Formats: sequence, structure tokens, C-alpha cells
Amino acid sequence: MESMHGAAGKIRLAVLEGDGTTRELAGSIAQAMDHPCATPVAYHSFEPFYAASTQVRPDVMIVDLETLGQDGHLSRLAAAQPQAMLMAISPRESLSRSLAAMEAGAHDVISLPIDPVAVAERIDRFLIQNTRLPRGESLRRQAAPNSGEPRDLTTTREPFRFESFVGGSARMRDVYDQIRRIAPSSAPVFITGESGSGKELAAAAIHARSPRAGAPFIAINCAAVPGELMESEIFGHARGAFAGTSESRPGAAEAADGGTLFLDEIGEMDLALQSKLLRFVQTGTVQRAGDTRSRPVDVRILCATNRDPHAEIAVGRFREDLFYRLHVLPIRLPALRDRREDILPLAQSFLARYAREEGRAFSGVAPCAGEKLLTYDWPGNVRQLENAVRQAVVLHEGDALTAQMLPAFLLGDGGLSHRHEPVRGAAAPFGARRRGGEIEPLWAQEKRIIEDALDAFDGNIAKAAAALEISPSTIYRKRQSWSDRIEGGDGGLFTGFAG
Ligand SMILES: Nc1ncnc2c1ncn2[C@@H]1O[C@H](COP(=O)(O)OP(=O)(O)OP(=O)(O)O)[C@@H](O)[C@H]1O
Repeated sequence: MESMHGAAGKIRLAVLEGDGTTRELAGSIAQAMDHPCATPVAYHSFEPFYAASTQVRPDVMIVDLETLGQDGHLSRLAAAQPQAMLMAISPRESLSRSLAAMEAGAHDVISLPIDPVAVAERIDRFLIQNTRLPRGESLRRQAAPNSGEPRDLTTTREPFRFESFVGGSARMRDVYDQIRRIAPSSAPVFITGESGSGKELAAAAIHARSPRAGAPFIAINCAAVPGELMESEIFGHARGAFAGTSESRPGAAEAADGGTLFLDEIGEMDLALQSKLLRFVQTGTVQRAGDTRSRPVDVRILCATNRDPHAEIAVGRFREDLFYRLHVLPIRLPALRDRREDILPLAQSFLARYAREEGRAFSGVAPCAGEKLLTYDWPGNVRQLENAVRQAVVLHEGDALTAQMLPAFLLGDGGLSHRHEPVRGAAAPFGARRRGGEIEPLWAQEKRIIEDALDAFDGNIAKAAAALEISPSTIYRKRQSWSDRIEGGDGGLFTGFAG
């Protein structure tokens, strides 16, 4: 493996500056980076930059597309310096230009004006997230599992990564390509996919790759907060708008000004609030609850749902006019069972992460465990896989993750019969369980099922409700009724639950 680091392990940065960029750009970026940088080299024309790069073998190249001139120069640079992260500077935000630069080999495209701190953050993130291998070698290693090479499941192989995603299946590479393409635009993005398939990661990746990366990314889960509070969460409220509000407060839309607002579980938003959101999307202004003043904000809206939006429109739960305003750039996250080649790289990466966090020695997945993971259907997708690996790491010790360490739901009949299992995660089977010879009452069975679902989603009510195909308010109501039943109804809401 070729080292990407220069002398004394410092990052070598080479910049081809342009008219719109300042002379001090290279130095400012180097200073703002977390990774230690050698003194950067900066040029103002292509040929000397190209010649110097051949000598220096930079780790990061930032090139101004105008100064670069001919189209072929970018691909020439990419081919000559496969070890380097290649970032292109475009004079203005342009989707087609960004696409062309990516196709020529750029890893990232930024537009003027340049914020050296934001650029430094993107380089640091890239250096952390990428395999640090030369491009050609990285691709060869990714291809290896399908190329006839014997699979050694217990060996840690560097997985393919894109932003926070792990997994190099063809279906996910299509998703990464779509993210790269749509990130530079300001148009709304509508992300669909089953629960746990990575919709929020996709939203974060779009923001991180967009020209808004230096501004806030605000995520709101539309199912997590009761309807009447959601308006104030998103749009804020004026002083005295509700009982007990002594201060005026901005909402998420204002907090995201200049950046990105991610509305997760948009299908859960009530119709009155959908009208207000439509007005916001149409006018680009927000009106805090109880306020008469409209305030202009510049946010890019991303939203996600695990429901079928067309079915929601058909039954009148989702406004069609709002849908078409938001559904400008669609992305669909594939279910994990439709990209099984990602299962082991994901499991390896979760194993490494949780072994580190828990101080365990695990270094790989044994073939017996790999077999179980590969043949299960993963109705809860990557989240369920993550939880299964995490549970095994917390409860066991060893060098390799073996089948015996896996949660019980994986050890049954190979798992393929678990297709459409309604509860995600290590849920207990359904059925009228006996307790001391008696049939368990319905409320207690319901409680167990809902608690299993909450466990599987780390206490997240919205996600557990989506998996159970009930509304979050049903869970709130049921919990109230159990606490009334168990504690004689002291009025204390939701005790003993996270989220
Ligand atoms: N490809 C991936 N690589 C690494 N981690 C992933 C990947 N996909 C999902 N995850 C992880 O799985 C969990 C669920 O992902 P995420 O929250 O993005 O899913 P989601 O589709 O938004 O789920 P929901 O619809 O329930 O909100 C998170 O912990 C996330 O980090």
C-alpha cells in the first residue's frame, strides 16, 4: 500500500489557483486542517503545476477549473496522481459542470467564493473516510470478493466507504453517484426507502457534499413530536403564542438558514402543518407561530419517508401539491436484502467500531457467523444489522465473531423465512404466550411487542412505530395505559422509556 503521507507523516497539499481565488488560499486551507500539512505548493498555470505534482506526489490537489483550461487536463491529473484526493473549484454552482468534473476524476467540486475552513473540513473528512489507497488499488480490492479470490471472512478488509456509508454494491454505488450529482444543486430532495436503510445518512451526505456544507444541517423527525408542537419546532413561535411562552423563538427552518433542513418521516406530518410547509417552500419565508411578520430564509429542503408517498396521497394523508414541490430530486435507498454483498463489509465495520468502543479484541467475522448474516433477510435493514453486531460485542468476548454470539433471531432456520417479519430486531415471536400456565393477557403481549420494537430502535418511538406500522401516538397512548394499569395511574407520562 502506497503511503499517502509526505515527510514526517504530513499531508502534501498542491493548489492550482485561479483569478477568483486568493494567493493565500493554499496556506489558509493548510492552516485550517486538522491533519498536519507540509508547506503547500501553489501554482497559477497548469504545466508547472503538473510537473511539480509529478515530483511532489501530493496527497490533496485543489484545482481551479478555469485555470486548468482544457477539459482533458483534469483527467490527466487524476490519472497521473491516483493517490491524491482531487478537488475542483468551479467559478459558479453548476450541476453539469460538477458532473463533468466528477466524471473526469474529481472527488469533490466546490464553487466560488471559497471558504478555506469549509474546504479544510471536507479534506479532513475525506482523508478520514477514504481507504487511503491509490484509486486503482482501492477498486481492485473492492472487486476482490467477486473475482474468484477465496473469501477469508475473518480477515479485516478495508470496506468501500462514501461519506458515512459503508458498502460498495452496485446498487449503493448508484446511490453515491446520485448523491454526487444532486449535492451541488439547491433543489429539494425526496428520499425513500425502508426503515433503517440509510435515508438520514443520505441526507447528511448530500449536505456534506453541497456548497452549504459549511452552514448548519438541521434534522427534524416529524413523527417524534406531537403535531401541535411540531409547528413551533419547524417554524418557531412568537412571544406569548402559547401559554407559558415568554420568549420569541426561531424554529429549525430559521436555524438552518444558509444550510439544509432535513424533514425525516415527512409522511407523519399533519395536514395543517403540510399547508404551512407548502407556503414556506413556495415563498422562501417563515412565519413564526403567533407572529404576523414573514422572515426570508435560504434553506435547502431534504425530506424522507419509509411510506409509499403515492399511497399516502391516494388516501388523503399527504398533500399532492406539497409532494410535487418536494419530489424534485428523488433518491431511493435499496433494502439490505437486495444488496447482500454489503452485509459482511457492514458487519466488519460495525464490529470494528463497537469492539473499539467496548474495549473488545474482535478482529473479524468467523465463517459460521458470516453464513448466518448473509442468509438472513434483514427486515430492519442496516440498523438491525448494526444492533445485532453491537449486541454480540457487548455480550461476548473473543477474536472472531462466531454464530453462537449472534442474537437468537439469526440462529433459527437460516432466516430467509423471516421475510416480512413485522417487528425489527431481536423481537420475541408473536403468539399468545403462556405465563405460569395462563394465557398472557392481550395488553401484556402488546406491551412486550412494543417494548421489543423500542429496544430494536434504541428507544426511538417514531422508528418503532414505523416498523410496527402504527402511529407514534398509539405508542404514547399505550404506554400511558400501561403505566395507569401497573402503577395505579399516577399521571406520570412515559416513565421508564427513552425517547
Ligand atoms: N450504508 C451504511 N453504512 C454504515 N452505516 C449505515 C449504513 N446505512 C445505515 N447505516 C446506519 O444504520 C442506522 C440507520 O440508518 P438511518 O437512520 O440513516 O436509516 P433511515 O432509513 O433514516 O431509518 P428510518 O426510516 O427508521 O429513520 C444508523 O445508525 C446508520 O448510521
